[in-house]
Amino acid sequence: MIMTTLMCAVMSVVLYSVHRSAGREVQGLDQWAAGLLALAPSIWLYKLYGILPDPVIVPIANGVVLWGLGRTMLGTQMLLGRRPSWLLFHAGWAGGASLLCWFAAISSFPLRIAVFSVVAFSFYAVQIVAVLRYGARHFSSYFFTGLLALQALPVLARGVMALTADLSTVDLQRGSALATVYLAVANMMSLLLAVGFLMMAMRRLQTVLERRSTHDPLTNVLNRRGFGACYDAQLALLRREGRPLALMHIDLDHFKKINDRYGHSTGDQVLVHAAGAIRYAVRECDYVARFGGEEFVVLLPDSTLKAAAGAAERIQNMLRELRGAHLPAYTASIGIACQYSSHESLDNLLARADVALYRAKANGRNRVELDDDPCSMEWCSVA
Ligand SMILES: Nc1nc2c(ncn2[C@@H]2O[C@H](COP(=O)(O)OP(=O)(O)OP(=O)(O)O)[C@@H](O)[C@H]2O)c(=O)[nH]1
Repeated sequence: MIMTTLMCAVMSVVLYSVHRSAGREVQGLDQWAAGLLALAPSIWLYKLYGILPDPVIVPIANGVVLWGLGRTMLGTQMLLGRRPSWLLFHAGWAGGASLLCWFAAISSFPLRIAVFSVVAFSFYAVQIVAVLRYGARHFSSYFFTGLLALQALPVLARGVMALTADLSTVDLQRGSALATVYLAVANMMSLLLAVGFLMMAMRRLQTVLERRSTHDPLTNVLNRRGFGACYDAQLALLRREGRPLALMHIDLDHFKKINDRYGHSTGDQVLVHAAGAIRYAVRECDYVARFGGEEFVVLLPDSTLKAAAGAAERIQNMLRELRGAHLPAYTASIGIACQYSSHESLDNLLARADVALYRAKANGRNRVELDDDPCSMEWCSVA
């Protein structure tokens, strides 16, 4: 018992410390820390059975345990980005404690066990379903789900047996086989489940950091680094299969005026809108990136200049059509270049698209210009 209390307390401190350092990126750690903090001393409350009257100690001891288990359920839901089931939590621990008080008063031991088991099992079951549906396909999720199932099954078995079997098998004071397994699993799981949850949280943090290093935080499209990795993968395909790559350089027109006239925050909203409209206008296999300021770049695998010009016109239409009444009107100039040779570098391709873009700006903006360099032509050799 001392070990279980200590393990719960230590893991509570560990999870709370990780919560403080991970910040908003990883949710639910504080809920788990609170849950474990409640569970740590809760087992000592069972020592008061027989000392305090049952209608007093039964709802207090079990209510604290259910409160702790409920908090861990909320924590798991939050980690997975789901809305926490506050209603189930309050109904579970408060409703459960009230029923336990009543069943203790009328001395119905089987119903006491059944109520506790149903509430505790539902807290575990909600987590299992949530992790299986929304968790990452990763070892940490399977490990955590397995532990939850291992914890939930004896709880369910005890609840069912309380209503169907001899009471001596479910009474934890009497040392039956079920009671021994139940207590052993419960003691071990207090540590293992917390470790499993921590593993899932670490995995989540890793995913968030990886995404942050490859995506633009404002518009959520790729940043220069993320785009570079996608370009490298497509260049390998060009080398192997000879499929051309088209690249669009998109620059919003007179963006400085939008900032100056409507403010920086409206400017930001325009950037978010532009990214969404570009994303919407191109194929799912195309890569959209923000290269800083009001400049976007789109890589279109397996596309010629002509195909990319069609996509560019779609983008310009989307910028017009998708704009809500809350945003000022704006346009974009687009330069397009195409790559047929795997010997060319990304910088060179970008420079050619840039030349076309500056021609679009010079020719009056809000237009699409194609690169006229021979490298953009189909007869340029694939090495
Ligand atoms: N709101 C907002 N503005 C930004 C951001 N990054 C850069 N800018 C602004 O974008 C503007 C870019 O202005 P310019 O490079 O002069 O280009 P422009 O006004 O679009 O003119 P043309 O490209 O010639 O049509 C500058 O005022 C920058 O301050 C950002 O993240 N948010």
